[in-house]
Amino acid sequence: MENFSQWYHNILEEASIIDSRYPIKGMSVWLPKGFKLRKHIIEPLKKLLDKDHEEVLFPLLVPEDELAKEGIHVKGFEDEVYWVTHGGQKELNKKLAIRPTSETAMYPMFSLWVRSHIDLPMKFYQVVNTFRYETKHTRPLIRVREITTFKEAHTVHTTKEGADEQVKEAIKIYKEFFDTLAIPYLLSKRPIWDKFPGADYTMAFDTLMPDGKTLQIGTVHNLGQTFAKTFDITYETAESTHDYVYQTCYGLSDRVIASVIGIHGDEKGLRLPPQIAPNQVTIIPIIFKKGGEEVLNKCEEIKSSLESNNIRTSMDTRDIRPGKKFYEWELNGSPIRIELGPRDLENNKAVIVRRDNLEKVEIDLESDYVSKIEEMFKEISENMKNQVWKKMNDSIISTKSLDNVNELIKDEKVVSFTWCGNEECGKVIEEITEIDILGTQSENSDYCKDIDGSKCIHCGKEGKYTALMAKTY
Ligand SMILES: Nc1ncnc2c1ncn2[C@@H]1O[C@H](COS(=O)(=O)NC(=O)[C@@H](N)CS)[C@@H](O)[C@H]1O
Repeated sequence: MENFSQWYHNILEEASIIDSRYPIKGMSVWLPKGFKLRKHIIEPLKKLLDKDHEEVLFPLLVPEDELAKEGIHVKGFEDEVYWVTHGGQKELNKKLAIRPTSETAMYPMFSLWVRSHIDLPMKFYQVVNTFRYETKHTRPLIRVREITTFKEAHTVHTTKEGADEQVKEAIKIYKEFFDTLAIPYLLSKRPIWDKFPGADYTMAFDTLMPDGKTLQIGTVHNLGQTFAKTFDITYETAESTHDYVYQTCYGLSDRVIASVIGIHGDEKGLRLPPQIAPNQVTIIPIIFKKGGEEVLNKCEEIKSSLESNNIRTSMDTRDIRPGKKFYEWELNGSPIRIELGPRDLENNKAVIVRRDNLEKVEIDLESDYVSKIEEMFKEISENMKNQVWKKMNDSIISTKSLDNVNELIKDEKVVSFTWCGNEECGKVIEEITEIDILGTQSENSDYCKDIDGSKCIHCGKEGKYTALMAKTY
């Protein structure tokens, strides 16, 4: 674990999550185990969105003139867009962009769909692959050129307040989703120079990876009326006048999968929160020559009673020694393993081992062990969440002097400081420290220090915000 990057690459291979040998840089193959994990992570996300969003599916390709319509937006993406220039042998008379994100695919259609205030608010999302020609160091699931699991939501409102309210809604959805994954997060308002191209402002979720670097795992953008004016998305108001709509969009990607693997994993392999574990219970029969039949029957019985309670269960009946089965169970990270041998059978007991803390407990097979296991899932989830939140909170150190920043960053800390919020000042802080400002904390954030009377860490002017800075992916 001392070299996180090496550990991370090893676990993706050892646990058969993805195969990065695909012959295009920044693109990998989802292997069966990884694909199942991805499926069980996407599921709760879609459930949250389906409460009041409609799922859609837009084309992959965007006409060049649509992509270019929003000046700031296209400026932000012009170095990252892949282009389609031919259809077969024929050169296309109009280049087609492969979507880096779908604003310019969706908003010309929104302009056709939005007619009256009665149509609003509209809330759509899609889970698609998007493509970005990343020139920085690519890293599987973290910085890829094909973002295979790009969830993008796009909403349309009649008023600024509607869009502001939706930003709060999206933040709530993301918090609930990250809690399901038991990953810790910091929420910051990105500095103005780091917001989404074309957005009024960007709220960003960052998590802390074991190497002390933060990873942006989700962003919520308030787009104001910029794209509405560019793509002429107007609606007839109740007073029969016409006005431009207000919009938001919010996205997350494969990075949330990288976070579950990276933050919860240990030197034995994956450690998965029960709610998203493809395999929640692994039954390992301890078979000797004598009594093998009864043990297997009992294990089958346990398996079917768990499965009839919607607990995803597997049984390892391979004819290999138990130690190898335990090793594989640890590597695959399923939250609970149940061992059952002839002696356990005689006492009508089984041994349960938790993957999160490797604790062993005996259960009485006469008892209601299904409820006990469901109870354990909650304990495991709470334990994993508390562990990683404590680790992150202990890593956030405040300082009043820029001289301490590099020391703290070397010590894998996130630095909290008072900032005046002025752009030039902020950019000088990033230049001096060569560390990114993640952004400012809202007043009600747990990380917001009482700043009345304190001074900006760099320019000495009146401190307006608590800001965070960290080494980032
Ligand atoms: N190259 C990449 N590899 C993996 N994830 C990425 C990559 N680029 C961006 N992301 C993730 O995708 C999220 C959304 O991307 S974004 O540019 O911030 N926002 C959008 O594209 C908006 N259209 C919201 S959907 C980011 O917060 C980040 O977590």
